[in-house]
Amino acid sequence: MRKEGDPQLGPIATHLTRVVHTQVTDRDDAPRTAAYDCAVPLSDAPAIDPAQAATAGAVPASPAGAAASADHGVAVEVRGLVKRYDGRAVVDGLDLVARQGAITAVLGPNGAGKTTSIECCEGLRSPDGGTVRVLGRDPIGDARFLRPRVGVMLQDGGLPTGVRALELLRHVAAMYAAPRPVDELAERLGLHGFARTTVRRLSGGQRQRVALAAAVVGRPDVVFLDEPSAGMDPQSRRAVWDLVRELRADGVAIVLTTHLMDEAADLADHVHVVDHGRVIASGSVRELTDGVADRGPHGDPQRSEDAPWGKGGGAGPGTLRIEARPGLDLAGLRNVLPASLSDGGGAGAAPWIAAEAEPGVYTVTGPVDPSTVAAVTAWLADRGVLARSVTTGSRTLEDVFLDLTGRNLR
Ligand SMILES: Nc1ncnc2c1ncn2[C@@H]1O[C@H](COP(=O)(O)OP(=O)(O)OP(=O)(O)O)[C@@H](O)[C@H]1O
Repeated sequence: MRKEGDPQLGPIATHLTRVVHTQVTDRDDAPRTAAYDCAVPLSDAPAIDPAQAATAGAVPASPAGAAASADHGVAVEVRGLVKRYDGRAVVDGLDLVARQGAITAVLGPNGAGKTTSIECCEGLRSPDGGTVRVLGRDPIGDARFLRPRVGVMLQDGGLPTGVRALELLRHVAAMYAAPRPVDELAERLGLHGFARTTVRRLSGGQRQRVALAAAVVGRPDVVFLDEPSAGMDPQSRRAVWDLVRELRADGVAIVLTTHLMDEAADLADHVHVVDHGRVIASGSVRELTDGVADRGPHGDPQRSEDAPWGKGGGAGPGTLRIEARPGLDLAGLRNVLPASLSDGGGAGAAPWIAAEAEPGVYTVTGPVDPSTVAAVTAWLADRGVLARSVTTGSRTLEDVFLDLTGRNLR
């Protein structure tokens, strides 16, 4: 057995062959990281060699290759995806679309089914129902076509641990016909400071940066990033965001999961909110915060009213936040809120959502204007309640996320 760092890259090549191989191997029954630490003889696993990749027309000579275009064509299309474990559907009819030249964020509470869905798109898991298409192809059946065109950054990094950081990146780059310049990429992501450190000795954030570099070094047309900036310091996060934006400008389709609402709000062109294995809301950040996003076929009917303030010419959407004693009965509040908008408001109930977000903190979401504030303070006064504060503001993506998915821990 050659030693780590051997110029012939024996163990490294062995590991990396496995990395590539793993991207097209369904290993539902294996722990997610274990496969990467298995030494697999080179001859046992198909690697992408430059000649093979070039023959397949796989690796574009310029950014945003043949399959990518800036015309926002559909790059990833998931319809009715179902994935079961022990008879339980952890993904339960999920629909998702991601376009070229756009950043698509998949948000959801822990265990919502985001990673499982993304791994079905990566060809790592086989669906039990529905269809998944990446660049129009089946991730498992057309793995050979997709492998050079799709970059994957797994949630746990998924890197071989005995390899030096920069050697690993160089070796991954060598698998592609026209990789990005390794030193330039390493510089951008600050890898040089730990270039000769083995992956197992890297900090979590450093590993994430190496994993991201490995996912994009081959100039993919589609990139899946599972929590790309988890554990990163603010400087690294900025560098990652800049790189992701640059990929988008090059026409790459980027699908990322994140728990960081500011990351999604800053980066995403389109957001899918997933809960219990289904998409419960989709739209741009603006559409979601304005309350006019699609709620999907499985959206909570209580929350699925088409909030008309984003469409009519009335007041803008907003949130009124009240701090007062806990346990106020909000049932009557809606009756005192302005019932109609300047455009008539449509027939039926006004589009207000009032909730006690946490004990003693209430949010009233809708077309907030001065008359709303007056109505709410009058309602409080009628009940002899002295509010500690009444403030107005816009809804954030986090507000929307919590409204949609609730506040209970998963
Ligand atoms: N191999 C497996 N066997 C059994 N259950 C699994 C397996 N993989 C995932 N699950 C379960 O499927 C559900 C969805 O998991 P998944 O990792 O997709 O969630 P997630 O939305 O990515 O969560 P997080 O935000 O915590 O990463 C969870 O309940 C998880 O325990």
